Amino acid sequence: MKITLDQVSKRFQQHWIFKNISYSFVQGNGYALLGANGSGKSTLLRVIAGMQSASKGKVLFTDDNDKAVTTNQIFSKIGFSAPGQEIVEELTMREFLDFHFSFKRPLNNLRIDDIINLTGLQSAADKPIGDYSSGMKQRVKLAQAIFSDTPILMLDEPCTNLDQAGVEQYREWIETYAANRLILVASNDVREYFFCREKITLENFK
Ligand SMILES: Nc1ncnc2c1ncn2[C@@H]1O[C@H](COP(=O)(O)OP(=O)(O)OP(=O)(O)O)[C@@H](O)[C@H]1O
Repeated sequence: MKITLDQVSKRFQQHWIFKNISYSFVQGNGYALLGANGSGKSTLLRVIAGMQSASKGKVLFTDDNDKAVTTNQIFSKIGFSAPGQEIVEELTMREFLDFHFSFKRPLNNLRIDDIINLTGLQSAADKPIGDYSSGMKQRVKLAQAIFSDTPILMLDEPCTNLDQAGVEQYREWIETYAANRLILVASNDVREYFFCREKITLENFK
């Protein structure tokens, strides 16, 4: 998989957030989207994922044979996690993961129980997510993204609300499960993008 940005720009009302980003993201590489608060990292991630439209320019997904991936197929190619992402709080983690993995195949044929064990939240697995702490919710958000069998992984501030053990777990998950994927991380924290060889600074596109 490859993602190509051609002059991608975004504005809200009259205010341009970023302008004319042209870039190619290729599978097997990690890319950090860096910049100050409000510089547009999360917005860029959402525009690339197709959750918001670009005001100008194009985002193109192509497969390994250089064929364009259609808009309908893109959802199944992306694992996505963001602090503001909605998760259904009335569901237990087990129900939420069952639901999520009815749309996306689990990585390495992991079973729901395996994924629950990986989060370390076994004792809370049958409690409603609404009762979880913010760090526990963040582990669930990361798990549904990282353990989806998708060539692309988009992580917005992946260590938000995580304690030291959670940050260490994130590092292990990336080292074990992220090889060969195309990873975009929107971040201001090197613990989140330690593995990214490429860095894109949003301030360069104002
Ligand atoms: N839906 C929206 N309507 C209007 N303005 C918006 C909207 N979403 C974001 N913005 C504005 O766009 C700018 C970029 O926001 P964004 O959340 O992408 O920044 P960020 O770099 O991810 O910030 P942070 O580091 O604080 O997470 C901000 O000025 C924000 O107020």
